[in-house]
Amino acid sequence: MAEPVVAVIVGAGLGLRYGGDIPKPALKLTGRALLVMSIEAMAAGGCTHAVVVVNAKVAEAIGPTLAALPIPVLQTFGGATRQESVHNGLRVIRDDPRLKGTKIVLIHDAVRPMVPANVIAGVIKALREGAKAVAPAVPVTDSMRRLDGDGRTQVVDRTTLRAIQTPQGFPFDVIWDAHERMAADGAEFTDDVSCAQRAGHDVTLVPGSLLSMKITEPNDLTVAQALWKVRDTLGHHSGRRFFRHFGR
Ligand SMILES: Nc1ccn([C@@H]2O[C@H](COP(=O)(O)OP(=O)(O)OP(=O)(O)O)[C@@H](O)[C@H]2O)c(=O)n1
Ligand SMILES: C[C@](O)(CO)[C@H](O)COP(=O)(O)O
Repeated sequence: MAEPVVAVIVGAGLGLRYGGDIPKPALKLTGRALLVMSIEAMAAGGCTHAVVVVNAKVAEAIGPTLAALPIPVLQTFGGATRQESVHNGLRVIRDDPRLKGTKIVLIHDAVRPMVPANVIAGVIKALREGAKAVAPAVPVTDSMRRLDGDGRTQVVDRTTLRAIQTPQGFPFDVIWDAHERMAADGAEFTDDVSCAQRAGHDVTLVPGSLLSMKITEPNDLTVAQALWKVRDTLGHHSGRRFFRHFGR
C-alpha cells in the first residue's frame, strides 16, 4: 500500500472574530460544513487520510457526516491555541497504527474550505523535491504601513511581503520535532512554517490562491459564497500569476 499523505485539519478555535463561541468549522457554505469541504478539498489535492482537530461542538455537528467522505477521517480534540491543536493532531499521526509510515503531512485550517487542488498539489510537489517546510503564499496588493504605537505610521515596501495561507506541508519528522521543541521552549507562532523555521529549516513558498481565503469574520462567509459561485471563471489562480511577475 502507498504511504499515507496525511492532512491535519485544525478546527478547534473559538471564532472570537466571528462573534465568539461559534463552531465556525460547522458553518455551512454550499450546504456543507466548512470542515467537510476542507476534508474533501484535501482529498482532491492528493491526501489519503485526514486527522481533524475539533472541539466538542464541532465534533457533534459534523460527526454524522464523516463516514461518507472520500478518505478515512480520524478525530482528536484541540488545545488552547492553534499551535497546541496542531500538536495534538500530529500526536495522532505518531500514535495511530493506521497512519504508520506517514512521511508527508499537510496542515490546513478548517476555515479555508475552498483551497484548490492545484495549490495542494504544489505543496506536495515541493516536498517531494526535498523542501522541508512549504507554504502557499500570495503577494499583497494594497499599500502597507506599520503602526509604530505612538500614533505614527511607517510605509513598508510591499514587494517584500507575502500573505501566507494553508495547507503548509512538511516531512512528518520535521514538523513533529519542531512542535515538540516549541512546546518545550514555550515559543508560540501563528503558523507552522514559522515553527519549522525556528527549528532551523528553510521555508519554501509556492503559489497560493484567492480561493484559499480564510473565514475569519462574518463578511468573509458572504464573500466566500459569492466567490464559490464564480470559481470556475477565475482562471489561473492569482497566486501563480503574481509569482510570475514579482518572483518569490
Ligand atoms: N485553539 C485553536 C485556535 C484555532 N484553531 C483553528 O485554526 C484555524 C485558524 O484560526 P482562526 O480562523 O483564526 O479561528 P479562531 O481561532 O477560531 O478565530 P479567532 O482567533 O477569531 O477566535 C481555524 O480553523 C481554527 O479552528 C484551532 O484548531 N485551535
Ligand atoms: C495559519 C494561518 O492561517 C496562516 O495565515 C494563520 O496564521 C492563522 O492565524 P489565526 O490568527 O489563527 O487566524
